[in-house]
Amino acid sequence: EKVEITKAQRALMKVIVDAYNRHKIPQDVAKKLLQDQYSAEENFLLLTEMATSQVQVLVEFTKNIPGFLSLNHEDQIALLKGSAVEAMFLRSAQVFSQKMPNGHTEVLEERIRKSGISEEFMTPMFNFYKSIGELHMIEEEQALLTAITILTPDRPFVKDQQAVERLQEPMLEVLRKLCVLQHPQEPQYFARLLGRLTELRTLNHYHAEMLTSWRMNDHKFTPLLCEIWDVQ
Ligand SMILES: CC(C)c1onc(-c2c(Cl)cccc2Cl)c1COc1ccc2cc(-c3cccc(C(=O)O)c3)sc2c1
Repeated sequence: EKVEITKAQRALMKVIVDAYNRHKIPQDVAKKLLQDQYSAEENFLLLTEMATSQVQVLVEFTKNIPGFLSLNHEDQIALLKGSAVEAMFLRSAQVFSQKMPNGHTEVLEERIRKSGISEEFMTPMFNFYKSIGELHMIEEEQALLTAITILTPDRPFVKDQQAVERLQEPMLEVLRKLCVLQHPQEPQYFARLLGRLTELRTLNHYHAEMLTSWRMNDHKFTPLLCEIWDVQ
């Protein structure tokens, strides 16, 4: 059937993409990845700084999602806490797949591989990065997928799931149409994108174990990360 994005849907997409492009890790923070200390401790500290900055960026992006600030306040917090790790996997995955111009990709992989994360988590993590890279998402798809991840109704402790569904559904519909228009030769593309969201949920479990093993080795996180990940 003739798929067409309505004016309202184009306006919604523009709000999300503009917010996504406006809120990014400051270049001076991202550039720190390129400095030349590569000890496990230094890598952990740098990744902690990146994650902390990324959470701040994520909160600002989320506040720009139409309707988010009208949700119940506890539910706003539950959605941010429940989606932070997944949104950060999406963001760091885009760094890998965009082959960041200033060599961030190589150094980011190097630092993640040498930051005290045990081998068993490396495989699923880098498989995810590869599977995102293979999608060659345009920025509209990346921005919508991040908003859809944040607006996942069945996060722990969300009380009014219907209110979150009412915000997520229009995003899913715009993304579905965008995929049909952007990838006419691949009718399954939208389904593949949603499959990544399922893969993201499995990474939540691995990440919880990564946090535990870091904490057992007395690694410290920033107050913001402690709050969003309920640690310490
Ligand atoms: C606390 C810390 C040790 C940690 O614990 N788990 C994870 C994690 C790891 Cl390993 C992998 C996936 C998810 C998480 Cl959450 C992390 C590090 O998380 C991050 C989070 C976001 C970003 C964005 C980056 C980035 C680089 C260049 C450019 C840009 C850019 O947006 O331009 C972004 S790096 C980076 C590192």
